[in-house]
Amino acid sequence: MQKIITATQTRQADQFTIANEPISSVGLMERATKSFVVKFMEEVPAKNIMIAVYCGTGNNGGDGLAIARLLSARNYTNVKVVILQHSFKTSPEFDENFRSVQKLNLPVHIIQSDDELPAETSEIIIDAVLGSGLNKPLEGILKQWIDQLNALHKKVIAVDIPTGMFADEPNQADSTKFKADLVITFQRPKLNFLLPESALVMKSWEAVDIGLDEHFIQSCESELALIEEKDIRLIFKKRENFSHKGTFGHSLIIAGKDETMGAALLTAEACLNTGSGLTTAFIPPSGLIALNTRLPEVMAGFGEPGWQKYSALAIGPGLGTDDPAVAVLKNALKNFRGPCVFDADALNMLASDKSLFDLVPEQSILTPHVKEFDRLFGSHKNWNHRIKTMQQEARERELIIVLKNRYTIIALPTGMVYFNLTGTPAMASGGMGDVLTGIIVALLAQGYSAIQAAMAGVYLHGKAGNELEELGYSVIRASELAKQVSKTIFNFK
Ligand SMILES: NC(=O)C1=CN([C@@H]2O[C@H](COP(=O)(O)OP(=O)(O)OC[C@H]3O[C@@H](n4cnc5c(N)ncnc54)[C@H](O)[C@@H]3O)[C@@H](O)[C@H]2O)[C@@H](O)CC1
Ligand SMILES: [K+]
Repeated sequence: MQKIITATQTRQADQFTIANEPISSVGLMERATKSFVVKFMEEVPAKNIMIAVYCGTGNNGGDGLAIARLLSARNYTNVKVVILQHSFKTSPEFDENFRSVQKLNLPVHIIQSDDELPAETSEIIIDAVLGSGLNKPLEGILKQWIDQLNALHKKVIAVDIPTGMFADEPNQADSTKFKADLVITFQRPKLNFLLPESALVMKSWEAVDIGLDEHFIQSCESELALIEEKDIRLIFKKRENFSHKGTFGHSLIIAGKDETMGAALLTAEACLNTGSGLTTAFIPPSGLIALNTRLPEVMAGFGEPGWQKYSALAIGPGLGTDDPAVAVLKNALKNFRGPCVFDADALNMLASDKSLFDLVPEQSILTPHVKEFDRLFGSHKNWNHRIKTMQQEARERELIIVLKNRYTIIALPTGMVYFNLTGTPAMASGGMGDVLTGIIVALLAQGYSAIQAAMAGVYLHGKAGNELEELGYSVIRASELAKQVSKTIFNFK
């Protein structure tokens, strides 16, 4: 688990590292920019390409100057520096790197507030204008320059954070930000990189280690964290010799209608492949042939389930929200005593009847996508706001809320909020949520706690997608993912 820290805490981590390592501030900048350059060289291997490094006059600008010098030392032959002198205040680290650059043969253009921006012929722009020191949206000449640079549609690689973007405070949608193809960021991704609004500013990010004190970072007060592979490895138990189907629980899936039987099949298939000992699916009678043909391992159920024989319940995929579906949900809430996952239409029914929502047992897992989330908890003006709500609701209701997205967010009853980084845009296709529900219920049935099942389930789901993408899938079908998950678990152990 890696804590996500704010811009202010990052500054404190810089200061702590400088004082305690010890290392000078400019030494830390040198280390950060060396890490940047290693990643940059992987991204842009052609040494004769024209590169313009746009620098501000604070420490982000200081980074830019050091990067220009380091690239030149690594035989990039067409590097120039453009200093946007929107203010006359310079930081000592900027000044020191400016002196070093002046000793080299690098072209340096200084643009002052009343100057026109010169024509730009470089193919690559490095954005080192402003970083985490941003304290207000861009305005005046700086905004005008960045708007002009955006209009050139060059390949832009940003240092630490795109100029004009706040790291953790909500960003105004219409404020100017320097659009980046890639952000090479220091030590940790910033909270806002993990939220969908960032797509308006940046296409991708990579975090590089700059050797900030990890003990200090992990001791920062933060309720936000990234899930790491090692956290998930700790969760998984090996299948023991002499274990049998009874050891791995019995999953109950209540899903599907005549026209959405596929949702039930996908949930059940993922459940099987995640290792549920037995799986029973309560489905509409019209789905029986499909179930028996496609998934002979799954038992079908109709009418009233004998609740006590099941170890875990998943309810909702393709279930509909009509009166019979509401009756089924009420029945489950009244009678089932084991761990539950509520998904899709189950969530929609909970959203339309809050008295039902109040019956959801503590430690249940809810797996909404953003629309279902807003139906449950009201509309939100931005994702930062949504995270606050999920944190509060998870705490008050003692639920595990899994908000599905490119980086799925998991809020726990403890108030901690985890971001999962596995997964790929190739997974953005119908039925993926049903598969996640199947994976999670199978983990619950096998005796993993709700928190473990949610975290490991989300991680595995994304990891299965990454594995398929590596095999050459440009789009991943949910049924392929449901098949892959058994291999993902194998690869994981
Ligand atoms: N030793 C260190 O402190 C290190 C700093 N690092 C770099 O330092 C950056 C932060 O540097 P700074 O704190 O100097 O800040 P920036 O370089 O991001 O910004 C410089 C100054 O611009 C001004 N400013 C803020 N918003 C503005 C706006 N909208 N319009 C005009 N001016 C504005 C502020 O006075 C701010 O301090 C990080 O993003 C990172 O790139 C890294 O080199 C790691 C080491
Ligand atoms: K920047």
